[in-house]
Amino acid sequence: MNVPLGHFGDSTLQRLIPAEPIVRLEAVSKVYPGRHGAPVAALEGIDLAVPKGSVLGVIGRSGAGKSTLIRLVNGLEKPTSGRVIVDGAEISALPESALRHARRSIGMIFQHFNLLSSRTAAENVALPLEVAGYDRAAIPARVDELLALVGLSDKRNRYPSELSGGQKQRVGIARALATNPKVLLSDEATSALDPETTRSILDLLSRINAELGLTILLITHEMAVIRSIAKEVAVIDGGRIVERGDVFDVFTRPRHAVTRSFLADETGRSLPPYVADRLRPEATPGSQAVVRIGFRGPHATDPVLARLARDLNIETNILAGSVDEIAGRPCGTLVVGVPEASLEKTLAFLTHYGLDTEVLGHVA
Ligand SMILES: Nc1ncnc2c1ncn2[C@@H]1O[C@H](COP(=O)(O)OP(=O)(O)OP(=O)(O)O)[C@@H](O)[C@H]1O
Repeated sequence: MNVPLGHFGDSTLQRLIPAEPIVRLEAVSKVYPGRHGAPVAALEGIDLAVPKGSVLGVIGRSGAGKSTLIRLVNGLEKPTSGRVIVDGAEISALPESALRHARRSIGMIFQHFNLLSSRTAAENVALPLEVAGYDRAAIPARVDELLALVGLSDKRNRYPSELSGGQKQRVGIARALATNPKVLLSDEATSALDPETTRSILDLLSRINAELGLTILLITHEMAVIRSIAKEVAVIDGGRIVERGDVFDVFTRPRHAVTRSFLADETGRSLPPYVADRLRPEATPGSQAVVRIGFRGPHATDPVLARLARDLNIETNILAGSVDEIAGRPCGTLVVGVPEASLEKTLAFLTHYGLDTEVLGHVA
């Protein structure tokens, strides 16, 4: 049934219609011929949809297949099987000439910036416009606009060697945006930067996403990057997507071991050595159960342990913990020691309050 658009307010429409994916990978596999032996299956059966206007982070260890994934999206590699579609064009099936045209809707930024050292900041930004055959007379104004957007108007005549890492990446971002792409691909764009510069680049990318509605697909090996910018995350391991979801959900309820290991230092999930070294799988006389409590959502800041003591007279030892905010929502982790005899009651009580619990083991 065709419903006239005027029937709904804009916000109702936005809620009813999920954002259409601007990047789609359908059953994509990539096998590289092995140079000295067996072929390497870099990606296997990847299905991934990146909704228009979203920021999707793909995280994986070295060799997981992240770069291959991004090279498939910009058509630098062809899949062995499956389809890659960007902004309606089947990138994986286009001949080189059509691909060059399609790439104008895909911007890319790199870990090592990939600027031309013989060109100034402004000339680097102008390059894709020259290649795309832009009206030469219109290029300087467009370059000025882009340099202003990334906060580098005063550096337009500097060469890359005269710029800091963060400034070089800003030039890289301005260059990537020159042809008004629909999608920005970021390949470890902050991995070579210090934490403060990383934050400023991620802030800039967030602003570009919000103000220009640009879809961002970024690959990284750092959860800190995902949590500061992405709304959704896909975890890739051994060429497969092993977990995918909303950043808050994946951070607070990771399901896959690889995701947990990425999060270990990020959300207070790792145990301090004085607990980890004493942890045993079985209870022993006089031991305490070690329980991880995950606080999220409406009960994240409730004084639950105080209530446990008051209502059930069960006292717990706090062994480790942290309170945090992920994707603007409060969450926390506490690791507590619970008397073995009170374990069942404690778990039932915490579950009643909507908290996640996990018995990690026992310490004497
Ligand atoms: N051109 C190639 N020829 C053969 N094998 C390749 C090629 N490119 C990548 N590979 C292999 O494919 C697998 C995935 O590599 P890829 O570079 O996509 O991983 P990655 O997650 O980006 O790793 P890193 O973070 O170290 O860059 C690896 O086993 C790698 O050795």
